[in-house]
Amino acid sequence: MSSLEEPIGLESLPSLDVVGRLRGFSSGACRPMVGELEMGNCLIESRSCSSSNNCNNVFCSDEYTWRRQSRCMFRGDHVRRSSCLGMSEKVFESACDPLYLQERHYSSSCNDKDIRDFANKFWRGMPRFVKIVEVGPRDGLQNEKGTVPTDIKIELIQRLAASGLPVVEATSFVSPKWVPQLADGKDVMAAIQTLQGAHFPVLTPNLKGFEAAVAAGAKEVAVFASASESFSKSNINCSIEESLARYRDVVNTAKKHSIPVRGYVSCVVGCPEEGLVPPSKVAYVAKELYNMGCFEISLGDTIGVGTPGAVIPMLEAVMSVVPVEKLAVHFHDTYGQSLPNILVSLQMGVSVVDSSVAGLGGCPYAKGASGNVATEDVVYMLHGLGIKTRVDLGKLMAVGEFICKQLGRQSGSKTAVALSKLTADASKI
Ligand SMILES: CC(C)(COP(=O)([O-])OP(=O)([O-])OC[C@H]1O[C@@H](n2cnc3c(N)ncnc32)[C@H](O)[C@@H]1OP(=O)([O-])[O-])[C@@H](O)C(=O)NCCC(=O)NCCSC(=O)C[C@@](C)(O)CC(=O)[O-]
Repeated sequence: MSSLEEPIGLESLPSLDVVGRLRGFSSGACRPMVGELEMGNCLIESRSCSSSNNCNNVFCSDEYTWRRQSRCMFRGDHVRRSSCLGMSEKVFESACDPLYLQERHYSSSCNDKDIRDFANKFWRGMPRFVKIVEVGPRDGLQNEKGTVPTDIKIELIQRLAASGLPVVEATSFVSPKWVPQLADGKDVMAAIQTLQGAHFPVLTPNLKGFEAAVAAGAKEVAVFASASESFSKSNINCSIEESLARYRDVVNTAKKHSIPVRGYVSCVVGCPEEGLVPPSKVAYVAKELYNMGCFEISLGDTIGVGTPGAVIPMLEAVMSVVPVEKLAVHFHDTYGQSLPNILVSLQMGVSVVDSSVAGLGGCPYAKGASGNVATEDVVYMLHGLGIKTRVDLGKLMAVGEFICKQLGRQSGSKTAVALSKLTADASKI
């Protein structure tokens, strides 16, 4: 890759089977009309479908209208407006409920087999539950210019867990000279020892970090390797092979303490120094981490340059050596590609997604990397797909507001911005 301004897409990567399959899936298929899908609590007012097979280019978007009615629980507001989206009136009762597909099966009154096949192909492989791994307190705060006070970090973690997130990565036990923002890991861990309802893993780059983490009360840790040699050097000051040797020591010691170890692979699509990273290199590092005993492998697009065109072959390469149920995806949103990347990952069977409240984040050693995909946006999309997460979006948004206020910055979540505006407008009514 000569320039990161060029989107990394299919052309830059070897053609793999799955690419062809997914291309075939979208090109020949007949696009479903929204009005033809069962839409949970959306009432389809009128619909018109040509039941012919040639609706590829005819989305008929202006041929249907639909109306939605639901309850607004968000911040206790009870807002009633009537509407037809795209028309004159709107009904929003629950600002936090995305429009969602309640049932996965395709129910069409227009009896079009192509349309049914399309919908079934879309859902095939999609999980019903996605585990969200919240990385804001670690990946988010490690990149802040100033150091966030310890009590704010603790409150952030408590509130994230209270929003229903099953995993909240709490901090890291790395060199404070390298990442001073998280030098208070020990105090953070001491304060969350009694918190229930979520796992609180921490990042450890070596045995020294692992021992410090365990002494501080960590019950789960994560190691982090890179698929790019240059990034490995700049992030953890060693080669990929040296890092894998260190992590073998960590994993072997962790086994003796019955501590589960998660493995990260960073730069799974592109590296700030090397450019394009081949899927085979990602697969190699993922396999090594998995074989040494990591219970889950998180694939990180550290600088957020990946498009679905690059993510699909990368995932296919990794899935050929690590079972898909052991994989997680971790996207930074530099080019706004995280949600489509997550969507294709789900379609390929991945059911663990990393994200960061309010889109906080970035890596201090990856120039140009922006924050992680915002957890609010991920939850909104997943709930819209009818995929369960256990997360209360209203509570999560309040956490995002809390941390953004502390940091004096705007939320990086489009969902949070849109929904806060909606409730602010509603309160004026
Ligand atoms: C790996 C090291 C420690 C090597 O750092 P080094 O300087 O090469 O290591 P060293 O072994 O020569 O030690 C230097 C000093 O650090 C100390 N030290 C050594 N280890 C530790 C430790 N664990 N905790 C505390 N202190 C430690 C050690 O004791 C010594 O202290 P001194 O004698 O100078 O006083 C350093 O490079 C480091 O801490 N790097 C971490 C950088 C980091 O946290 N980067 C961000 C992670 S985000 C990421 O990787 C991507 C991810 C996971 O988010 C996924 C994605 O987004 O794609």
